[in-house]
Amino acid sequence: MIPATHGELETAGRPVILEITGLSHHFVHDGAVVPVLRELTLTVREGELVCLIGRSGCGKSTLLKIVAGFLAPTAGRCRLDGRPIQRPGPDRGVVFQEDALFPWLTVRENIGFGLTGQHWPRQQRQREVDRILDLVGLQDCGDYLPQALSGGMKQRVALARVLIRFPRLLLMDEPFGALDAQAREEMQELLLDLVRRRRQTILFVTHDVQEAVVIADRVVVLERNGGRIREELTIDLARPRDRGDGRFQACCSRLRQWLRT
Ligand SMILES: Nc1ncnc2c1ncn2[C@@H]1O[C@H](COP(=O)(O)OP(=O)(O)OP(=O)(O)O)[C@@H](O)[C@H]1O
Repeated sequence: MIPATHGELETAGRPVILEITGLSHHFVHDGAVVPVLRELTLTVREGELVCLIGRSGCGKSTLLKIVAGFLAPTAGRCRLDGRPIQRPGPDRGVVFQEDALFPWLTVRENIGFGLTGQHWPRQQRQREVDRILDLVGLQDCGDYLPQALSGGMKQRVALARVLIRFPRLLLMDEPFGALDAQAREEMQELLLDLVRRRRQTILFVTHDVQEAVVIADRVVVLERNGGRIREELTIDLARPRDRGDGRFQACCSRLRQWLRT
């Protein structure tokens, strides 16, 4: 049996931290207006991991950029903890598919860079970097340069650099898209561990239906062209989730069907 689309999850009673109301956005291309998002409404609760999926070009990254504060929407409201989002801020951490590490800095220095602008005593800063290195499983690699790391390790560093600031909301745009299957699964486990330990709230864009069903509390499917939410599916399955389980596969099938139509 497939779980209900609006099932009661552990996160159901928690406060809403992200509130998107009537959000619209268009780009202007060669003088023509190209609508991307149309009156989209979405809320995310504290500690919730929400996956956004949809066909290529449906506006997933645009939505994430608006929440990050990189892009001002054409219309609508976007609030974090009740405050309007107008620009990027330390309350949001963003991780992209490309790791964007500084190649000339060590792993430790790259992570410490996440604290730029915060005036921490040196020792406390080092302790914090060590703690985060431990959290992402890179305790033995602090002195490496990025060139000595695998793709999965680089993404761990990128994640650590953002986590060190304790963002209220973590925004991830296909962060594991370039990784091989094994590294991808390891990163998914790491992310779930984070949610469990830190109650981290995450808005996560992926193309991969299975990935969404493995990690998400709720999967939001965007319309193909309409710029609105097509459907939502609450993934009410115990973790760790078994990809071979019938209910897991039923969730994947339902999402794939929504993506097709
Ligand atoms: N800066 C821009 N200027 C003009 N058009 C843009 C710009 N950024 C995105 N677009 C257009 O907006 C639409 C949505 O793009 P977006 O990157 O948000 O989609 P997406 O769902 O994330 O796609 P993908 O899954 O392929 O990454 C696309 O048609 C894209 O060409």
